[in-house]
Amino acid sequence: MSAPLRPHLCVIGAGSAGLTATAAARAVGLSVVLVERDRMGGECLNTGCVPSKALIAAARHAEAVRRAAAFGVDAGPPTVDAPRVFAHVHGAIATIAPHDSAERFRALGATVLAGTARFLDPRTLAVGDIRIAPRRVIVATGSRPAVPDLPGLSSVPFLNNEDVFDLSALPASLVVLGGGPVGLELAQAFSRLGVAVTVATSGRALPRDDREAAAIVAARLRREGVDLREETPALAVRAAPGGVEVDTTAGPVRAERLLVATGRRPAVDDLDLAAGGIAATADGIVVDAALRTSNRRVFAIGDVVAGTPRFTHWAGHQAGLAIRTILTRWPHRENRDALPWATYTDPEIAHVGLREAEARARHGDRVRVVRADFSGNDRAVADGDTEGFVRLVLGPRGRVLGADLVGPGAGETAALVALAIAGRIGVGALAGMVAPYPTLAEAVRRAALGAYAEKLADPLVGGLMRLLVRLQGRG
Ligand SMILES: Cc1cc2nc3c(=O)[nH]c(=O)nc-3n(C[C@H](O)[C@H](O)[C@H](O)COP(=O)(O)OP(=O)(O)OC[C@H]3O[C@@H](n4cnc5c(N)ncnc54)[C@H](O)[C@@H]3O)c2cc1C
Ligand SMILES: NC(=O)c1ccc[n+]([C@@H]2O[C@H](COP(=O)([O-])OP(=O)(O)OC[C@H]3O[C@@H](n4cnc5c(N)ncnc54)[C@H](O)[C@@H]3O)[C@@H](O)[C@H]2O)c1
Repeated sequence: MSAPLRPHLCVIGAGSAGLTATAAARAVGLSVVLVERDRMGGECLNTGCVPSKALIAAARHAEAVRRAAAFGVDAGPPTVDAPRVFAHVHGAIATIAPHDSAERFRALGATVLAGTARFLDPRTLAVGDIRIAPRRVIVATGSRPAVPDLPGLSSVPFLNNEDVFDLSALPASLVVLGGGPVGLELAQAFSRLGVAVTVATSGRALPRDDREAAAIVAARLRREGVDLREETPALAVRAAPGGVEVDTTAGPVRAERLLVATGRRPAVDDLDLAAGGIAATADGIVVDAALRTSNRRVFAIGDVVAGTPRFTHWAGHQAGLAIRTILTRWPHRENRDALPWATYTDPEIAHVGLREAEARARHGDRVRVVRADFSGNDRAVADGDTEGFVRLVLGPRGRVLGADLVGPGAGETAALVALAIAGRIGVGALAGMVAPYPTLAEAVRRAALGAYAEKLADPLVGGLMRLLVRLQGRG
């Protein structure tokens, strides 16, 4: 057996977390061995963000054709050619793939190994018969779709995010288990592409999002024809003529295909965490605020971390923190106060930072909430898409602490609020911002102006304003 590789850093997993960590480590000159057992790019590129957003884009075009008559453009009902839809999806993956490829990372100076990494002991890893004895390890092995413990599920074929984008034809009907981001993004996309879709979800739709905002998304899906059944857990599954039947608390649902989107489980099975001295729960690897595991040489980042927000941008952010901690030996701690996320249904729904209740727990009655509806946004009116709102949570001295957004472009607009929170920008700067007209992002400015409307209602400020007007004189 040859001598072990002895890099500064071994990164396990070449998804969003592992690739960002590798690129950052190489940028500062650390030697890196990157190990990937499957496809470079991981979930986001191959079975997550990219294919889902490409499918959503195809579905948006189908819906635009349906809505065109409202704008005086007659196009007739859309005809969907499934192979070309999926060709678009795979074209998007192929276009981005070189950026995540082994070739690119070798060119950056990393050693890229194809294989499954596992711990032999707290300081040594094996990939096949290659031994690695790095100074530090980053575990970035991500997550896999959770399979719910449902009677009958193991005896029927079902789809999840790992194979749904490989379909070559669209089913006539689809039942989706789970009303989280995966379930609802895909339910609306398939429905718009002409599939009869039923969603059964055990709680309310989009349970991590603001209740009022999520209800707007749920109502839109229903209006478009999705049979969305909230508070409806699946109880059992069985094969039925032409497909599957799912027993739910609201009765049976039959469809040609079944898509399971009931959450995630950490991908740790092959790592032998016990040999590495790394503690984990059923939800993932346990880390401290600086993303260090119970083995101080080993960090964990991305979806594999217990209790983490499971998003590509957060995986990338954690990667940067871990590399800074490794390089400086000073803990760079995770702070979720400016964390944004968006779900790309139509309307989009997004959240940034603190919720009102969290803000009140920290700042009491110095917290204010201001809001603007897209019905008052000229661009939304021109686009014929006025449902939704921007709601800002403001703290002491008008600091922006959080936001919920639902409506056209909510995901893009959320970035503006994320910048305000991260940059500790106050509501005054947002209200004073000159935003191009007419844009959807103007809704943020309008919401911010709400803080001043409240001030004008104050008798003292109102009295001062009346005095200033009187001092203008007459004529
Ligand atoms: C349908 C869908 C849509 C999504 N859309 C969005 C979105 O729009 N925006 C967003 O922010 N997030 C989205 N997400 C979430 C996002 O995909 C994940 O948060 C992100 O990909 C996590 O990255 P990661 O690097 O932690 O894990 P992964 O991307 O899963 O990468 C882990 C890698 O590790 C490899 N690996 C595992 N074990 C080993 C081992 N022992 N040895 C070697 N390699 C190993 C795996 O093969 C994999 O390639 C979506 C998820 C899904 C399912
Ligand atoms: N736009 C985005 O950023 C985006 C998109 C997709 C996924 N993601 C990430 O991927 C992760 C996984 O998403 P997800 O939607 O699979 O999981 P999730 O945990 O967010 O939602 C799963 C849903 O399934 C329901 N459920 C669980 N068991 C059920 C059962 N037996 N019958 C019916 N319903 C059941 C739950 O009530 C829940 O609403 C999330 O953490 C999310 O952050 C992000």
